[in-house]
Amino acid sequence: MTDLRIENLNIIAEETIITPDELKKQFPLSDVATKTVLDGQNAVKRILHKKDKRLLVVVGPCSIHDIDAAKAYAQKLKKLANEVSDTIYLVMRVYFEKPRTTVGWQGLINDPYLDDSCKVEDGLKLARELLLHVAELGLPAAGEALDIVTPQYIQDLFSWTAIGARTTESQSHRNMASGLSSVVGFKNGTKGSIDIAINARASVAAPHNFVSINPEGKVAVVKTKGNPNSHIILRGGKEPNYSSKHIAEYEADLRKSGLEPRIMIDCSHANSAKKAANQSLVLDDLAQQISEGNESIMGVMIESNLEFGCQKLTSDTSSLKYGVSITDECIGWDETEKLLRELREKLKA
Ligand SMILES: O=C[C@H](O)[C@H](O)COP(=O)(O)O
Ligand SMILES: C=C(OP(=O)(O)O)C(=O)O
Repeated sequence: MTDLRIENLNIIAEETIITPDELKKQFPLSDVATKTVLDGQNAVKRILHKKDKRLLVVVGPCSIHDIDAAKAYAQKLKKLANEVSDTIYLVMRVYFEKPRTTVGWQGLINDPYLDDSCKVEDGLKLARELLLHVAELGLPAAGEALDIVTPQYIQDLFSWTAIGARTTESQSHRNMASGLSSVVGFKNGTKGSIDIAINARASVAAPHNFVSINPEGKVAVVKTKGNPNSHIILRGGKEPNYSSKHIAEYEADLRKSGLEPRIMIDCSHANSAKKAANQSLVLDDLAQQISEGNESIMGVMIESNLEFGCQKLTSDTSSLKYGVSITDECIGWDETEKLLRELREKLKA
C-alpha cells in the first residue's frame, strides 16, 4: 500500500521532558549562588563599559564531559581567581553545548552519557547541578547559548554568554540573546567575517518577538526589550585575527557602525590553529598590545583543562583519560596558572 503520510517522515520519536520551573525547583538557587551570579554579571558589565579596568578572562575546558573533573578544575580556578583579582576578572568556561562542523558529540546536555543515548533531561539536571556547585564556590560561569530553548533551564547561573561563530548570523540566536540578562559576546564567523558580529551587536540591542517556551514549558511568544551589553569576539577565520593591525581595523569598523569598540580575543580556535600550545603566543601578543595602550581589548578567552591536549571520544568511555578534553585541545592546569600569573604581572607593569 502507498504510504500517504506527508509529515513527520523523518521523526523517530518525541519525548516530553521536565519543565524549566520543575528543574529549578529540584535545583534551586541558593543565596550564595544568587550573589555570585549577580556580582559576576555586574562585574562583567562594568568591565564592558570601562568602569572596571580589569581584564575579563574567560577560561576553562572546551567542553564539560566529566562533572568530577569540572568540579576539581573549578576549585583550582577559584583560588587563582582570588590571587589575580586585582588586575584580572576570571570567569570559568562551563560549556555544555557544542556546535559541530559536521557531526559529533554535541555536549553534556545533549548526550550526558557520551554514548548517543541523548538523555537530555539528565543532561539538564547535571548541567544545573554543576553550575550551582560552581556558583556556590563564588566563581562566575560562562557558557555558549547554542540551543535556543535551554537558556530557560540554566541561564540564571551564567555571568557571561557567548554566541558561537556558526550562529552569530542566526536570527533565532540574536532574538534569544536580546533577552539575556548577561553581557553577550558574538564571535566572528568561521571564515573570519567580522561584519556578522558587528551586525549582531546592532540587532541584539533592539527589541524582538519570537516563539520559545515559558517557565511552565508552554509555547510562548517572548517579547524582549533588547540587550544593551554586547561585544565582539575575535576567534580567527581563514587566518588569525588578533594582530594590532586587525584590531585597529575592527575598532574603526565598530566606530563606523556607531558602536563602542569593545573586543574580546579568543586565544584558541582559528587564532591558535587549534593547537593549544599556540594559545600562549596569542596571549603574549595581547598583553603587549594592552601595555602599548590598546583600550578596546576588554577580555580574552583561553581553553584550558586539568591536563594538556585532547583525546578522541570512543565507544569505550571507561578508557577516557581524566581531565583531558574530548573536543578541542586545551592547555593544562600548570600552564594555565603560569600564564595567568605572568599576565597579571605584565598588566600591573
Ligand atoms: O570549540 C569546539 C569546536 O571547535 C567546535 O565545536 C567545532 O568542532 P568540530 O570541528 O570538531 O566539529
Ligand atoms: C565552539 C566554540 O567556538 P567557535 O564558535 O569560535 O568555533 C567554542 O568556543 O567552544
